[in-house]
Amino acid sequence: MQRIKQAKILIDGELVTRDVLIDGKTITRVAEHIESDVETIDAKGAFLSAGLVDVHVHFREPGFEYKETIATGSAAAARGGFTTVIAMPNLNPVPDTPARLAKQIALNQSSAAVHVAQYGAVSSDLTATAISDIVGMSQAGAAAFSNDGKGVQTADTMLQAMQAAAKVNKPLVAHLEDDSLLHGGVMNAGAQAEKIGLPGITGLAESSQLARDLVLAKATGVHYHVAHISTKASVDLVRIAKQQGVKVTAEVSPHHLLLADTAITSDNALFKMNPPLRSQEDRQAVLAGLIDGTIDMVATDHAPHGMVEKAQSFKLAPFGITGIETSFQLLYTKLVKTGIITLATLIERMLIAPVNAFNLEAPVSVTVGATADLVLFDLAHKDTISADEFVSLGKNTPFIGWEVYGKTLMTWVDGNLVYQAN
Ligand SMILES: NC(=O)N[C@@H](CC(=O)O)C(=O)O
Ligand SMILES: [Zn+2]
Ligand SMILES: [Zn+2]
Repeated sequence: MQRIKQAKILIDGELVTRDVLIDGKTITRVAEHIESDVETIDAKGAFLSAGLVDVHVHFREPGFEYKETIATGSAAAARGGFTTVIAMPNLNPVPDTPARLAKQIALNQSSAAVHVAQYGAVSSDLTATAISDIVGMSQAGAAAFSNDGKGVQTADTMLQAMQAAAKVNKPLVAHLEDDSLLHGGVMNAGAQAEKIGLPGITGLAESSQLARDLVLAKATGVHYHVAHISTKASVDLVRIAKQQGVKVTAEVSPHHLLLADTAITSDNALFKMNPPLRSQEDRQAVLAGLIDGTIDMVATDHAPHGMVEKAQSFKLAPFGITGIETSFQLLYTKLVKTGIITLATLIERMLIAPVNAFNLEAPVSVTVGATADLVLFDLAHKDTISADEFVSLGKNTPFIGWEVYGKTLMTWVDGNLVYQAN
């Protein structure tokens, strides 16, 4: 048994002070005062939430353990306040058969500090035109399906994948990128790319494939989920599709909410990711979409890489930045403290919406009977983001030096303390 004393928890959108009793892996009491002589943690008014949920992370094991492992990635998740994540399949080997998927799930389970659910690949090696055994992988425990890292290039592959995913009632998650429109681009096409002299990626590579997919999604009835949405045109398409009854959800990354291509002022690959940072107009549109609910949730797209790789020029470095240790602090500081959204809305977008959309077992509130997957945030504590403090092996973030509030003090998974700040 454990007691957390004097925590602030969200009830009906308001922060109220409560004591919380945990027995084993379950919350057994929530009340204004709980008398008890069990082991007690004094929260001193810090914010206690059910653990955050991230439906889009890259943990790199097996295949790229120098970038991240399941142990380091999941420890980073705990430090970021996340207790459930869904890991992408761009690994080596790619989990693209029921046997490989089952092996990956077992590896996640034996290595991770938090709950790690797993994506199965839509097609073999993320690039084949023939679809994988989606029904078999679903039976083997896949949470959802994606070829993240690569766009699905042909309508036929996407249509078959959607039909199979619809049959097993699991989300089909799309990384939108039409290869024929890329032309070797490395940052958003536009004035900033021209100024720096780097080849551009048009937003049409994303939105044109999205338009195709929304037509196919409507025809199949699949739950179609848009990964890392980045353009105004894409937000408009999702908004229209939702109005027409397409079963579509979308996620946006913290960096597409907070940064535009104008933040790239030199050839610094810490700002290189896919999709690229877009225009200020696009950034405003994804933020508006998150606020009005067109975009359902935030997902970090935590994409750790080695510093040697990311120290290369923009043209040579791999796409991707980390995010799981900084996302809550950044969004709390830049969106909640500034009054753009409420804390309750941020928790809706970083916990409740992902749990509901992906049909996860994770708890969504601090209530009696819920699993004790919990995080305690100090909303008043001011920090400066420093990569030295990351427990992730990935130090590749453009947010170094940003002043943020909302430090994670402690994280529990199934009632066990898995992270504690020093
Ligand atoms: N987002 C990225 O820029 N990179 C991701 C792949 C992906 O999410 O498309 C990675 O695996 O590094
Ligand atoms: Zn992607
Ligand atoms: Zn990704």
